[in-house]
Amino acid sequence: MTATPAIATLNTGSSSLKFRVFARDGLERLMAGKVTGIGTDCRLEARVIETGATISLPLSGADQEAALAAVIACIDDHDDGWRIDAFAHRIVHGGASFTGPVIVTPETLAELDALCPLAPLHQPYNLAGIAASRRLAPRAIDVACFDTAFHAGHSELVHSFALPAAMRKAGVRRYGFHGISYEWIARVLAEQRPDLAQGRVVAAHLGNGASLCALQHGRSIDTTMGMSALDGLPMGSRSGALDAGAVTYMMRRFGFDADALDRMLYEESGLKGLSGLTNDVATLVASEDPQAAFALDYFTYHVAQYVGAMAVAMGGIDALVFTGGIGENAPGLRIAIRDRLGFLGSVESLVIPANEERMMAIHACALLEARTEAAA
Ligand SMILES: Nc1ncnc2c1ncn2[C@@H]1O[C@H](COP(=O)(O)OP(=O)(O)O)[C@@H](O)[C@H]1O
Ligand SMILES: CC(=O)OP(=O)(O)O
Ligand SMILES: [Mg+2]
Repeated sequence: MTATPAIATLNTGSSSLKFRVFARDGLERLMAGKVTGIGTDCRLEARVIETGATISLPLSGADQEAALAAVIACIDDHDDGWRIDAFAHRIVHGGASFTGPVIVTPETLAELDALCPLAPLHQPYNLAGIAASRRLAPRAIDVACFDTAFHAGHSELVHSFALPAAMRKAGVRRYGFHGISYEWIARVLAEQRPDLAQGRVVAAHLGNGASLCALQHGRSIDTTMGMSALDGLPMGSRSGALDAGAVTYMMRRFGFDADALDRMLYEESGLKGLSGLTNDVATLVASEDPQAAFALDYFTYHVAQYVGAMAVAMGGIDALVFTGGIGENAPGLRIAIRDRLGFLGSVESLVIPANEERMMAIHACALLEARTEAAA
C-alpha cells in the first residue's frame, strides 16, 4: 500500500489544542481532534474520518504539555498509512521579522524563543509542538504560521504606542494576534460574500483569548491586541487593556515583580478574576451567580466598545463577524453585544467558524510546493 501524503496541523491556544491531519492532495480531512478545557475540565476528542473511529479521553488536570503529549500519541496511534510531509504550527508571536509563514530552521527557533515573554500562555507551548513533531515525523518539514503576520501591514499610526522615540526604535509597538483566524475569515468572505469582503467588517475572534480586527478588502486595518496577547478586550483569565499607571501602582504598593504581575494579569484576571469563579464562558453562562453575570456584562460592554474603535479605523461598519469558541457557541452573548451596538443602525451579523487549521494547511501546502519547484 502506498502511503498517503499528508499535512498535520497543531494549534495551541491558551485553553485548547486543536489538531488535524489533511491529505496533501485536495486537503481532505483525514483526522480531526481537539483537547479542550486545558487548566479546567480537560479532555481529548478526535475522529478518524475514513473509518469513523472516535476517540474520547478524559485528561484530568492536564496542562498544555500533557495535552501535547496526548495529541502526538493520538496521531501516532491512528496513523492509517499517512506520510506526513509537513507539520504546520500556529506560532502566536512572530515579532517584526516574520510577516508570513516560513519553514522552521534552528535560527528561526532561536528568534521565536526570545519572544516567549510576550506570549507566555502560548509561545513556549507552540515551540514545544515543533520539538514534538520533530520526534514523531523527523523527515517532515515544520512550517511556522504566525498570529501576528496578517497584521504586518498596519500603518505607523496604527502600530505605534505614544512613547519616546528610543522605545519605539527598540521595537516596543503593537503587533496584533489571531491573524491566522482573521485571514481565514477574509478568505471565506471573499468566496461566500464578496459584497462584504469589499466592505467594512469587524471580525470578533472570541475564545479564551479574544480580539477584534477591522477587515477591509481582505486586509487587516487595525486590531485590539498590542505588543502582547494581553491587550484589548478582557479575556478568560487575561485583564485586557489596563491603565499603565495602575500597573506601576500595583508594583509599588504590593511589591509585585514582573513574573508575579504576569501571573496575575495573564492567569488570574479577566472573566476569572471578575467572577471569582472560572475563565470558562460556558460555565459562566450556565451559572446563577450574580458575579458570573457581572463578568459577562463586562465582557459584552467592552467588546461593543472596541467594535466602535474598529469602526473608526474603517470610517464605519457594514458587518460584524463572530468566530471562536464563544463567538460561535454563545448566542446570548452575541445578542448582548449586538444590542449594545443597536445605535449603529443596520449592521449585518454573521457567524463563521474559526478554521486556523485549514488556513495553516493551505500555507504548508504552498511552501511544500515552492520547495519542490525550487529543487526541480
Ligand atoms: N456552548 C458554549 N457556550 C458558551 N461558551 C462556550 C461554548 N462552547 C465553548 N465555549 C467557550 O469558548 C471558550 C474557548 O474558546 P476557544 O476558541 O476554543 O479557546 P482558545 O482561545 O483556547 O482557542 C471557553 O470560554 C468556552 O467556555
Ligand atoms: C493569541 C491568543 O490569545 O490566542 P488564544 O485565543 O488561542 O488563546
Ligand atoms: Mg484559539
